[in-house]
Amino acid sequence: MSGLFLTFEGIDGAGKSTHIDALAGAFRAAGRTVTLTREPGGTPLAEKLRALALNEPMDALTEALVMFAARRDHLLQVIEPAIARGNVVLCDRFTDATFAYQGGGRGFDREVLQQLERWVQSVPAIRLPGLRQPDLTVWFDLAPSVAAQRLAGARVPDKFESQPQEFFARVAEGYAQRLRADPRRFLRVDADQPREGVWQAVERGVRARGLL
Ligand SMILES: Nc1ncnc2c1ncn2[C@@H]1O[C@H](COP(=O)(O)OP(=O)(O)OP(=O)(O)O)[C@@H](O)[C@H]1O
Ligand SMILES: Cc1cn([C@H]2C[C@H](O)[C@@H](COP(=O)(O)O)O2)c(=O)[nH]c1=O
Repeated sequence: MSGLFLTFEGIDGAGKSTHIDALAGAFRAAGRTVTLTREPGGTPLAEKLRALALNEPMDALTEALVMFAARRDHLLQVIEPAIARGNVVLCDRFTDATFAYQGGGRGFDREVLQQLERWVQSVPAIRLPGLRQPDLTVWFDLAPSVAAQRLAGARVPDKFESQPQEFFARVAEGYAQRLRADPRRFLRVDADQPREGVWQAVERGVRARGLL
């Protein structure tokens, strides 16, 4: 069976986590081997970079470079080998997050991000000029005010979770721009509904594309 690469996106607190696990269960029940991973992170080096990115103050270019450095290691060490083995890779965040958070939230230059995307996602398994991109990106779309209510008191906020709602409004617009640029890759899910409704939308969307 061919490998699959699915990514999950949304502002902090949009509710991705539960559904990634549930989807992993559905793929396993269908006989697939699943690789569950996340960004920034997923390798020992990328997890060290994650700790820096989520906790240390840095300028927007430095932040973008750290995200893409972690991504390059993760792609080469984990994602590409798993896809080559025929696994289903379920990755909590990927490059859309960089366009949304560093591009939208921080206002960083999207052309620089596009160049970094081209460098980092050019991999030997894919003939140029193609790039490694997800087969499907599930975007959990939720208003920043609702996400903030869900996160209130849930955990100690990191550098991003401490940002004001206006930051997350820009992040959400960053996701919307990525969807407009490549609508076939995205499944937009209305995350402002009970968990069961969100799950049904995720499962239906994945099945409708013939991936499950
Ligand atoms: N549909 C829902 N309705 C109400 N609360 C929810 C729903 N889905 C998740 N939650 C709650 O909202 C909080 C954030 O959810 P979760 O951690 O899954 O979000 P996330 O998108 O993975 O966040 P992050 O990206 O910041 O890790 C949790 O306390 C979770 O229990
Ligand atoms: C990949 C990526 C992530 N971020 C931000 C988004 C979140 O605030 C954190 C990751 O935390 P999570 O609880 O695991 O979702 O990092 C970012 O700013 N840029 C990126 O490329």
